Amino acid sequence: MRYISTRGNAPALSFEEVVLTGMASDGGLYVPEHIPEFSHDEIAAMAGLPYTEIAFRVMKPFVGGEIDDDTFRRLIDETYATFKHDAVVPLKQLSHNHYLLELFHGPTLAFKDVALQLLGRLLDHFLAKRDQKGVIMGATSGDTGSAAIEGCRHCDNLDIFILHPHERVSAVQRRQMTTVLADNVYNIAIEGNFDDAQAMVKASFADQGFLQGTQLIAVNSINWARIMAQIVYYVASAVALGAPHREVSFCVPSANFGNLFAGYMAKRMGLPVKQFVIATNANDILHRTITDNDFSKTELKPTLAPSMDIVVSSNFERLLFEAYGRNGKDVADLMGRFAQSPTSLHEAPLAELRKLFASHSVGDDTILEVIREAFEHTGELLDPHTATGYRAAQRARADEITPMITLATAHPAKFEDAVVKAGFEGAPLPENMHDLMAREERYDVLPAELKAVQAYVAEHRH
Ligand SMILES: Cc1ncc(COP(=O)(O)O)c(C=O)c1O
Ligand SMILES: N[C@@H](CCOP(=O)(O)O)C(=O)O
Repeated sequence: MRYISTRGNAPALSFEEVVLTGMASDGGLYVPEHIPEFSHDEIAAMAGLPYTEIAFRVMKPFVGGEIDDDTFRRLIDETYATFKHDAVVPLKQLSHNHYLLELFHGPTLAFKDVALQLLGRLLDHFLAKRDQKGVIMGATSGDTGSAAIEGCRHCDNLDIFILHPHERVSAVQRRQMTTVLADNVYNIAIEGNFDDAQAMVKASFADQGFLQGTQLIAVNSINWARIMAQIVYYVASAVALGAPHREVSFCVPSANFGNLFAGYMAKRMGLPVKQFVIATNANDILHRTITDNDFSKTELKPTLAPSMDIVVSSNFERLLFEAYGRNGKDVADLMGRFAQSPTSLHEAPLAELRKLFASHSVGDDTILEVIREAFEHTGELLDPHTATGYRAAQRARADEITPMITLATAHPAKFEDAVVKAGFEGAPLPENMHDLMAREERYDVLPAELKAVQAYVAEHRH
C-alpha cells in the first residue's frame, strides 16, 4: 500500500514511512492511494469475532505486508490487553434503536487510546528495526496528550513533547499528562488555544531544521495510523448489530474529525452505513459547513466539552479530498482560501457530502441538560462530549428504523466540572488513578511562539 497527499504534490510513502511522519511536504495529509474494500461475505464473517481479530482483518490491507502477520497480531493483542473491558469497546443499548459505543475503557479513559496505544507500539517496532531515534510533537486539547504519553513513554527511541493549551484542559486531563515523570516525556502548556498548539506542530513538520536530522513524528490524527486503528470499532459495532445484512448509522462528537473520518473510511471499505451525524459543541465549523456551506474560521470559544474546542479541523481535509474526487489541486486551492477565511465549498462536493452527513451543534446549557436527561432516561452518566452526540443523534438522525450508534468518546470522570455543574457529585476515577490529584506534576509554560517551542524541543531532546 502506498500513501499519497491530499494536496497532490508530495512524494508517495510506504506504510512504515507514513507512520513515522506527520504532514506531507506540500502541507497535505496522507491517505491510502487505493481504499481497500471488503465483500459482503468478508464483512459477514467478522460477526462474533474477538475485537483483536476484527482489528487484524480491517487493518491488514493498510499495512500491506510491511509487518509480518505474527508480529502484527502480537502488537494488536498487546494493545487491547491494556483495555479494562473484555469487549474492548462495549456497545450498550440506550433506548429503541439508539446505542452507545463505549470507547473509553483504555488506560487514559478516552477514545484516543484505541489508536494511540497501537501507534506507540508501531513506532517502537519501526524505530527499533531501523535503530533510529524519533521526536514526537503533539498538540492536545486534553485527551490525545495523555493517550500518546501512555502509548509512547516506554519507547527507548522516542522523546515526546506534548503541547496543551494552558488552563484550558480539565484538571484530570492535565494531571494525566503532567504526572508522568519519565525522562523522555515533556509537557508544554502553551499560552494560547488548541489551534495555536496544532498550528505550531504542523509548522514544525514544514521546517524540521531545528531537529538537525532527527525524525519528527506526529501522534495527532494527522498520522494515518490513528485513522486506521479507529476504523476497526465502526466495523466491530456495526457487525454486532447485524451488518452487512442491515444498515447502521453513527453519531460522532467531532472536532479534529479523525474519529468520523475513520467511520467514513469504514463505509468506503464496504460497511453499510446509512448516515453519519456530526455532533459539535459551540465551536461549530463542521456544522456550519454541512448546513450553511460556511467553511470559515471563527474565534475559538472555551466550552464545557474542552477536548472539542477546535476550529481548524485537520481531518476535514481528508474528507474534502474524497468529496473533490481526489483532486489534490482543488483541495490545495480550497485550503489556501480557508487559510484566508471566509470561504465555502463548491456546490457539487457539498451536495455529495449532504447525502451522507447531517450535523447538529450543542451549546453548554444543552450539554448540562443532556447529562441530566440521559441519566434519568438511561441510567448512564455521559461525559460532556458524548452528551453532544446524544443530543445530535436525537435531533439529526434520518430515521428511527436504522440503529443509531452514538460514540461515547470519554469517561465522565475526566470532566468533573461539567458533571458537577449538571448536578452530580462527580464520577469516581478508576482505582489505579485514585491518587492522581495528589501526584507530583511537571510541565513548563511557554508563549504560543513557534521559535520558543522549537528551541525548547531542540534543547531537551536526548
Ligand atoms: C472526548 C473527545 N470527544 C470528541 C473529540 C473529537 O474527536 P475528533 O477530533 O476525532 O473529531 C475529542 C478530540 O478531538 C475528544 O477528546
Ligand atoms: N481532542 C483532541 C485534539 C487533538 O485531536 P487528534 O485526534 O488530532 O489528536 C485531544 O483531546 O487532544
